[in-house]
Amino acid sequence: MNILAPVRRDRVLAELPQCLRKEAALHVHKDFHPRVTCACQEHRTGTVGFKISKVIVVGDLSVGKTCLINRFCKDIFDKNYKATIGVDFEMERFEVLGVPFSLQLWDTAGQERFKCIASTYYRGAQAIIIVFNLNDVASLEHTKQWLADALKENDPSSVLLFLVGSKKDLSTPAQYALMEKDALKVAQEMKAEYWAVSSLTGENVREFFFRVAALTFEANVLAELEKSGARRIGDVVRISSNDSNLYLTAGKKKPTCCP
Ligand SMILES: Nc1nc2c(ncn2[C@@H]2O[C@H](COP(=O)(O)OP(=O)(O)OP(=O)(O)O)[C@@H](O)[C@H]2O)c(=O)[nH]1
Ligand SMILES: [Mg+2]
Repeated sequence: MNILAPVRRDRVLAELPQCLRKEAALHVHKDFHPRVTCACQEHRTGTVGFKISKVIVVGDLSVGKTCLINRFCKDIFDKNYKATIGVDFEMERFEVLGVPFSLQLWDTAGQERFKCIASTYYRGAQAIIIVFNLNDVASLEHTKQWLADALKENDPSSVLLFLVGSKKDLSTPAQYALMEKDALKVAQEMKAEYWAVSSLTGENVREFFFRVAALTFEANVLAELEKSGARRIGDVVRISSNDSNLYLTAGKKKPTCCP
């Protein structure tokens, strides 16, 4: 018996949402990995539909982590700053290629005095979202430290990384272009996917979280297929920090399970 409420109609993903910038993307394929599409069509996604994937959101104080989550989950924006104390979380349910998929979004505190409590919740993340303020270069510089701290508690070879510039509405196009150059460099060094958003206007917020949901789902299904011995059909899937390309064999071999 499914005791969970049905997935909202606007949380249904039938296609792979695209990256923002090809220069800093986890991958640039237009569609889901063929093995993932196939497994979903044939209802061979194992436990993925019952799992809840943990996503942590980290970054300096006041960069807009809470506002980003609130814009996506509740479609609200508060212009007054209320520091997050420790951690908070929201659940978001999606349906990806017909399979239910849930994300647990952990909103952590950026303030130094709460960092210690917040970091105890870093463990077990499948995706890490590192937020910086597009109008504050110091917050971009600090993202490397946030990532290092989050990776201490997680497996760098399997976690998906996203670098998100916030408050896009506050920069002029010229300012934004300058900041984006630096941010793309940092994202490439981290092997993270780059996004720029505004929680005030909502720009790119939905697109970003859909991309997080889709890529996390895809990685989960591929891991599940590997675990269940799908290797025998002749494909090899490698997921590692040095090689975030989940499509290693996609071009070489046609999936044997689909016509
Ligand atoms: N103009 C603008 N302001 C924003 C945006 N996002 C957040 N803010 C403002 O920035 C301030 C901080 O936002 P929060 O979301 O609370 O920041 P936080 O990163 O959660 O801060 P901590 O919880 O202390 O780590 C608030 O006053 C927000 O209204 C945005 O996209 N545009
Ligand atoms: Mg907060």
